[in-house]
Amino acid sequence: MPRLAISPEFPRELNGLAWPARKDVLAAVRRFLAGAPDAPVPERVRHARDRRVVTLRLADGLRAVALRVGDLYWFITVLPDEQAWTYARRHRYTVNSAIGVVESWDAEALDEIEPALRRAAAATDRRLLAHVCDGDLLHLGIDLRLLRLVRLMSTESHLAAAEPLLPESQYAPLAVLAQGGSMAAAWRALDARRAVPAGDIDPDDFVAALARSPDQAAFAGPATLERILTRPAWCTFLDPPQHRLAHGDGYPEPVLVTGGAGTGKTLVALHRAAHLARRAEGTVLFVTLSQGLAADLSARLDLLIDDEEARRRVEVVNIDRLAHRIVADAEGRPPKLAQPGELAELWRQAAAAVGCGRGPAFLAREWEQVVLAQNLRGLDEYLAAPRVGRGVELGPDERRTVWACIEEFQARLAATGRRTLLQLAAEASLVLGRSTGDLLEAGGRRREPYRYLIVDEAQDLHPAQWRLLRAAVPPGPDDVFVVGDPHQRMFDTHVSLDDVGIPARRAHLSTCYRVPREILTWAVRLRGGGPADGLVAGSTGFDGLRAIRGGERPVVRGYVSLEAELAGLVAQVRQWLAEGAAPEDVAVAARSPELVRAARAALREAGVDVKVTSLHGMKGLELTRVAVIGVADGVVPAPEALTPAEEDAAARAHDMQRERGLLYTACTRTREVLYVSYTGRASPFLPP
Ligand SMILES: Nc1ncnc2c1ncn2[C@@H]1O[C@H](COP(=O)(O)OP(=O)(O)OP(=O)(O)O)[C@@H](O)[C@H]1O
Repeated sequence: MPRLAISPEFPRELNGLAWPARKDVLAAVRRFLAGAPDAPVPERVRHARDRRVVTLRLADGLRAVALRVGDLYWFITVLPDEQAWTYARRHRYTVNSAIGVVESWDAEALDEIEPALRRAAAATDRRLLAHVCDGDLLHLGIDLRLLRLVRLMSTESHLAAAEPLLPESQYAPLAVLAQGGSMAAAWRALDARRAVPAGDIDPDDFVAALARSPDQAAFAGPATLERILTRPAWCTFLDPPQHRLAHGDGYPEPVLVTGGAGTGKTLVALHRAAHLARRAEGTVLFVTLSQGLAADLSARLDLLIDDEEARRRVEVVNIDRLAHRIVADAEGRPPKLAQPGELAELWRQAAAAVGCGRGPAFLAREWEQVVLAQNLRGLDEYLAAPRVGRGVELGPDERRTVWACIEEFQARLAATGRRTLLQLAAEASLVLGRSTGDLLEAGGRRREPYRYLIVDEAQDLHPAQWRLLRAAVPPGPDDVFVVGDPHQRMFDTHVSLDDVGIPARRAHLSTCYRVPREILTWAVRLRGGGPADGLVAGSTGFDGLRAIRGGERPVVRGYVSLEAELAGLVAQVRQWLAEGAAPEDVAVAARSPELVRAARAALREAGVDVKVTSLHGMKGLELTRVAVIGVADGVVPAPEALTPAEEDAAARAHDMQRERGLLYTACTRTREVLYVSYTGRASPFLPP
């Protein structure tokens, strides 16, 4: 019986087929794997670039292209007959001699660019990689045939033009050298393309190379074939850096994965959870920001983990619910939560009672970002504490007054019998501190202690919440795995993990799989405003963020009135739906609740039913078409969300960054199209 490996392209093409054809293809692949008498038969390809390539008729007018190596067949794609034969003729497959991964080449396309390169080379003596000898390039695994072309290249643009035709393991080190990088840097770029340790490399052992390339080949048996072919590709294939992070074993310290929008951070966190759950060594606590995000993660874990017992080992919860539950369990009844409006009034009363001249917003921030953030327990601790991120100096006398005000506020709040979510987090970590990881389930039964912690959307967690999470999982290898993007911060936390007792080893993802290049570049300019702080000590830049796909540029429209802007929105959404977009693939977002309501009403009146939400509500979504309306001066940034500069200039600067992050997050939810509109003057955040 043949052995079978599947490339990610195969299920992608398969899922694009209409149902009867898809069913026939699935049945044919099953027959092939089972060695059935009526199984499809491999057919040789005349004039193939790679003599191991075969095609197999899988359904009426549809063929697989596969590579045969001994008894192993690597199913690469499935295409209509003619296209399959062409594809089979023009591709060849090699093993990278330096890191042993599989490389796919459109050999014919590469041949086609050679004459143009020769002509360009004849016109100049300049050579792109003149400073690197052949030996070094071959040592880096550069393919001999590609080397010939590289020697014809005179500018970086030649290499850039060839990029879509090159395996990433070839292009990445060449790009580093072309930009003047060192051999060591080129090696690092190459090494990042390894998903698993290489061991000894035999370039003729293609099966071993496939095993080293889990991003390109999934080995299928009778039990796994169905899942590989019918589940979404993200359930099976990760790119090498993602794979390494998700499947690493024995991390001696916590791991923090940062990365721009759409770089697969959540995906890596999901696979990490699955990996840890399959170890059967204890429960995985998977924490995210909101109930909606938790529900989405849970549904995706259901798809990812087949084994029910392993699935049960992952508990997904949003941070507030976790804190609430721990306190409720400890106290025997659910705690009551304070409402934002009543808090502002309590601050006013407390300030009046102690004669403090500061406003409610200032005091609330001081309490949350200095006192609760550092878990300060008394005046002496407060007097000695750094006030990171606070722009207004407070002398010792004023600190005493502010502290008195905070105590007064806490007393008044306690008298109402209510608490804030951050207070619950702080109390929950005290509860856990008394019994590390030993949580009670509703009903008082002992809950299994958590063994591992995974955190998504980590940029928005407060130090009090981090302390709770740290207390929930005993320190040990692989204990904490955190993913987040400081540029997408929506709330007021800018804490580094070091500061909350989670010193983490950092990894970074930089390939964006969601957002087309044109929109990503625009959104990065919009986010602008310099690097973002939080999660890591210092700040984070965009660090090589690049999109794998090109697409349409964002559409930005200005209108003279809100009525015209809403009419423009309705026309745009109607057009998308008429073009065939599914309503669930479209979302409309705005910064202010009034605009959200107005857009909802306008669309409803026009009989259009698509999601309309706040910018915050866009977190975690992924759509093909996104409209962000009301991106006008005076609306974004939202004036009421900005600390007055005269009150605290540093806090205002942070507010501005957060508002940019919010808009950036909403604009990067799209896989295809982005429409942005405003009335009057554009928001200062919009790139010119
Ligand atoms: N290696 C990959 N190959 C193909 N698609 C991928 C890969 N990695 C991620 N994706 C896809 O890219 C999209 C974004 O992934 P994901 O949501 O995990 O990114 P993220 O970094 O968490 O995004 P954000 O921070 O913007 O919320 C998803 O559709 C995911 O399936």
